[in-house]
Amino acid sequence: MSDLEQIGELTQFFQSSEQAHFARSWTVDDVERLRNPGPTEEYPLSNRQARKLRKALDSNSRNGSTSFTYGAADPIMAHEMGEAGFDTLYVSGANATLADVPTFDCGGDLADYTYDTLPRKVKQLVQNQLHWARVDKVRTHIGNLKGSKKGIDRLVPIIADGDSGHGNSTATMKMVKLFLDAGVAAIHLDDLLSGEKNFSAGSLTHVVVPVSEHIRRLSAAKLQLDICGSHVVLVGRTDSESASRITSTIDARDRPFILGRTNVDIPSLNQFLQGSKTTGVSRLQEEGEWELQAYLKTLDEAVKGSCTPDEFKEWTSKSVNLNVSDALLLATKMNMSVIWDAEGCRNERGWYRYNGGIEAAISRSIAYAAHSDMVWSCAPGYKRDSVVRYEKEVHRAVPGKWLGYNWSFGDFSKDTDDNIAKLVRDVGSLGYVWQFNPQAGFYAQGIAMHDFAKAVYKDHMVPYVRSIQDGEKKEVSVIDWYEEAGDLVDYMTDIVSLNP
Ligand SMILES: C[C@](O)(C(=O)O)[C@H](CC(=O)O)C(=O)O
Ligand SMILES: [Mg+2]
Repeated sequence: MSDLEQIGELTQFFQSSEQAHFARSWTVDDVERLRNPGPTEEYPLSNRQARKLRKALDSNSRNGSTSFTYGAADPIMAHEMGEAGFDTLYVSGANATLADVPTFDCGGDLADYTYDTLPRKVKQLVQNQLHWARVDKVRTHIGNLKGSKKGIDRLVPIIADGDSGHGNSTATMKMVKLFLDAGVAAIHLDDLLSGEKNFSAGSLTHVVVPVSEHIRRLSAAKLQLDICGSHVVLVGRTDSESASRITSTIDARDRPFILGRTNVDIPSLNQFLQGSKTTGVSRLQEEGEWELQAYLKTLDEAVKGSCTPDEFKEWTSKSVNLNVSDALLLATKMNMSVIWDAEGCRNERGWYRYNGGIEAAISRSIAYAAHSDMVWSCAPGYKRDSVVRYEKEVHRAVPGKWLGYNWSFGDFSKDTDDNIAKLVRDVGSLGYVWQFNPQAGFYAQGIAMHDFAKAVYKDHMVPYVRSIQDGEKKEVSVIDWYEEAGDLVDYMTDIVSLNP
């Protein structure tokens, strides 16, 4: 295809209903220039999966339905989920890093692994899906496919964890290419500071980057998708609901959530912490003690408290698009004497104090909407009020935007089964098209292995024999894998052995 033909096609692609909402800072000519000479680097399998996913999410959006899934940590889990009827699979960074990283060093979910970790996992699962799709074809041909296995779509679309893009724009672009090569259908990128994901002291240590920085990440991913002519679904995730730190105050959109101290008669936080030997939760307590005396406020609250209502009105209208330092300077120029200091709230790593919560998540998700197909605020726990609010506000600003929801951190142990069963349907009916529980399968696998390991240790072959009998009754795939995969292998070796 000639360059001009490619550009013609790209223009159509950019203007299609699926793509037109993206705010691109590049043109079709830019993309054409960045493409390989000769054939475009395309990933047909990933595109096919992405289109399938788009169809499912679009149908959910129209019908008020939802796709629920959980993290598929290995090929057997993914296979069983496909047989059970799931229409999406999640591939979780947390699952992968706890059990399977290319550098062999497993650990907690710190997103400190190499950027090929999740693409490799996706590739493993997709290759397994393809394998079983071929087995089914051959078994259908030779009449061996069981009734219960007929009509199963082995290629369930995969939504994968891209964390914070693993570094700069080009690292994100390289990671996206690996995902495409693996056959992914969707990728999520979060607005945490790369390399600083931290669970050691709870959610209070979450550090976000400015809105503009995350938009840059999403744009890097989108540019790579355009270069590859990709339909992959880009999910703009925010962790601002549980963040308490931000790397920079540069973006005016972050102004409502940046806190400064209004008491400057105490040492700055950095001075206060100097020489401190506390870590983790104790460090947070120490910071909390300082905050009790610092009288933290947003700049707008501080200005409001130091001028007349008319002055505040004037300042508010003149400072609409100003970040905290420009807006503070404006207040000084307007002869207001505002005492507000964000610098003094920086901790020893230099991060500013951020007032995370559902308001921040809503505002960020709206900002990310023009740069993603779906937005998702990573919920630190289920709160129905927040779920309702988020949907209402995001959809008021961006009607019909696909919304995601995670069921990761809640405790529902005291709820009745009926109530628990209603949760996902309820959130679906509120307008969330995709929901997932990253850890459910991983935990279930661990619990099953816990029981099995103890039983086999004690009774040797008995639990094995009984569990196989039970599995056979239920036609659990893995028990027949030798035989089923054997049909594929036999078919191949038989045809090469025939006399031509
Ligand atoms: C969803 C998530 O990105 C994951 O990797 O599964 C994690 C979940 C977790 O660490 O429990 C996250 O929420 O960051
Ligand atoms: Mg993750």
